[in-house]
Amino acid sequence: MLPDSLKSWLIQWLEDHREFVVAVFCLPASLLFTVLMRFKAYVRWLTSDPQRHDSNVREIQQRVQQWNKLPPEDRRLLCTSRPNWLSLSTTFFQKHLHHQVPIPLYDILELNEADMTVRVEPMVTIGDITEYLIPRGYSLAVTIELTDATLGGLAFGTGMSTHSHKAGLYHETITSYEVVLADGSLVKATADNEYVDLFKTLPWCHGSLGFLVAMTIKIVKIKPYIKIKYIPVRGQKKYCDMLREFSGTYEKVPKEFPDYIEGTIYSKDEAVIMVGDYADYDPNIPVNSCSKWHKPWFYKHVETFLEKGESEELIPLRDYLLRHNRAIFWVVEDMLSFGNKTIFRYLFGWLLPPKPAFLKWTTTPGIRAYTFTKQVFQDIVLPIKELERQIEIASILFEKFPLLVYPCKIIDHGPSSGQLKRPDSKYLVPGTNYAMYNDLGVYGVPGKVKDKKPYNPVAAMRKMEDFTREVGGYSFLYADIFMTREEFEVMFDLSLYEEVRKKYKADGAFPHLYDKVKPELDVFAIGEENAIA
Ligand SMILES: Cc1cc2nc3c(=O)[nH]c(=O)nc-3n(C[C@H](O)[C@H](O)[C@H](O)COP(=O)(O)OP(=O)(O)OC[C@H]3O[C@@H](n4cnc5c(N)ncnc54)[C@H](O)[C@@H]3O)c2cc1C
Ligand SMILES: NC(=O)C1=CN([C@@H]2O[C@H](COP(=O)(O)OP(=O)(O)OC[C@H]3O[C@@H](n4cnc5c(N)ncnc54)[C@H](OP(=O)(O)O)[C@@H]3O)[C@@H](O)[C@H]2O)C=CC1
Ligand SMILES: CC(C)=CCC[C@@H](C)[C@H]1CC[C@H]2C3=C(CC[C@]12C)[C@@]1(C)CC[C@H](O)C[C@@H]1CC3
Repeated sequence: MLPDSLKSWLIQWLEDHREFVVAVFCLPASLLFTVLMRFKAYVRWLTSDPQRHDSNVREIQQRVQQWNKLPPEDRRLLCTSRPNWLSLSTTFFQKHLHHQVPIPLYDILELNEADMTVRVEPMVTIGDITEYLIPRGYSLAVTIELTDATLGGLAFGTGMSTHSHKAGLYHETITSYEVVLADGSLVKATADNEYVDLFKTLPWCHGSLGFLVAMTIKIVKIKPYIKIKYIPVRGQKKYCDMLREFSGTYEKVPKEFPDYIEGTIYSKDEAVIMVGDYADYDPNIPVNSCSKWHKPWFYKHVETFLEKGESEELIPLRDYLLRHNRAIFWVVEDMLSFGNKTIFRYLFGWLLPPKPAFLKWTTTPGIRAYTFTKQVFQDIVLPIKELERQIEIASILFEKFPLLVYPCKIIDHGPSSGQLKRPDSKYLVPGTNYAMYNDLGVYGVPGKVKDKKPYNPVAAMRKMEDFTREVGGYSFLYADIFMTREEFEVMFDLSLYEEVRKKYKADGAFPHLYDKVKPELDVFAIGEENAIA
């Protein structure tokens, strides 16, 4: 055992030399972990047994039934036993204070080509499903860019991609959820069966209503390439208008509108808009396998079109879908300053990305406080008609570019239809039941922190959240939130959710949504300590 003084010196040293930890530990450990996971997946495939799903689910049911038999004082609230460091959230939910149930469900259960759906277990990852579907000529309608995200985590959190202006949020593509409830019963919730209330409230529930054991998701037919057009635009109004036009903000999305849309904003006045369509090989257009280890990070490649001018490329579909994986959008830039250097890419690029899991695993309290107070990781869903205001406010508060913009359709499912509030009628696309929103992604170290100027993270984030509530938007809940419970209940509609928690006895069995997603840190205490502005 190390003496305390040596231990704290070591922790301080590791915190001060984070780049060393990332390069020397996180990268090789990520590779080793990937190899191990592949090996495990291979063994699972070799020993695959159609009965396994049912027996694993029965085991989960039994564990919940046994929990019900415990004396009330021993019944700690339920959560999955997936270690928090494996989860793609910036918060550290305190699992050790809960009763953890293993969910060893990693299989793709059935591809139904007639219904254009795939039935999967919740721990299947984006990496697994793209590897399985693409060679068969399909893809999920909404494929998130990070290979490590799980299909279950995305269903109970949320997901969005550059196809979301057509498909909506990820949960809009789920047709059924199979869930083990607080009493240990197994139910299947669909949009038109007796469990429709559950069906509406499971998205964005973060595991606060039951354990997900399988789900059915819509798939789409694909072609081998995405023909992508990079359009550099100067002038804020111009690029905002263009994003609105292409996404169908003013009229119902016609079929000929692009299948994929993305905007990367490099400064208040400069953006590159990317529009993409499924395509076959065309010898006249250059092919860019942008996800190969030695290729420049995608957002850096995109930035070059500000100088080069409008251009077209063919990107193989899987490379396109996972284009932001290697640099985790632009998150890795702040961690490995040399990560995009040509020599590093050619020699060690295959080690990227560092798995968010290992970044979390090596997070000491000092690093967590640092991440919380001197960095920003936020995705916020806001009406695209307010795009200029979004950019204005985010750039004043965070001085952090690039900003990510993904247009996304938010469907009005009527009153009390789940945690997402109905879009305001002024944002609805005429003649439809949906409004065009967009994800605004802000990632990295705010400009003021870089310039060592006063920066109050809590004040900044709370201003962003005020604006989000004012326009009827929603914060992604994988990220740290800075809201009180009352403010949270203004941003989200919990009316049906609270009824469902009572009806299915989740109250007293699973933590409440707010408790599940609020930061484990005392937001306001940490904020005050760092409040220099
Ligand atoms: C090597 C490296 C690894 C990183 N890993 C992570 C990560 O795993 N998770 C994450 O959220 N962000 C991570 N970051 C992002 C990091 O927090 C900021 O990008 C950046 O270092 C702060 O920028 P600065 O130039 O303003 O501060 P600097 O002047 O670089 O740092 C100011 C002080 O903070 C210390 N410091 C710097 N980064 C950290 C850190 N991450 N934790 C504790 N102390 C730190 C420095 O040693 C220095 O004493 C990492 C950054 C670097 C450089
Ligand atoms: N482009 C995008 O849209 C992206 C979105 N994300 C975000 O990342 C998260 C997904 O990351 P991932 O690591 O896969 O998921 P997580 O492990 O973070 O799970 C997310 C939530 O879902 C719950 N959950 C997951 N599986 C089950 C299950 N089988 N039964 C009950 N509850 C479950 C978890 O509860 P518990 O704590 O009990 O495990 C947790 O609260 C989402 O929040 C998503 O919004 C991330 C990347 C990209
Ligand atoms: C494009 C959309 C809609 C979402 C992208 C979300 C990602 C940028 C985040 C999802 C999970 C986040 C985590 C981190 C950075 C931002 C995400 C990848 C960290 C790697 C930041 C550093 C911390 O130490 C660990 C975090 C894990 C989760």
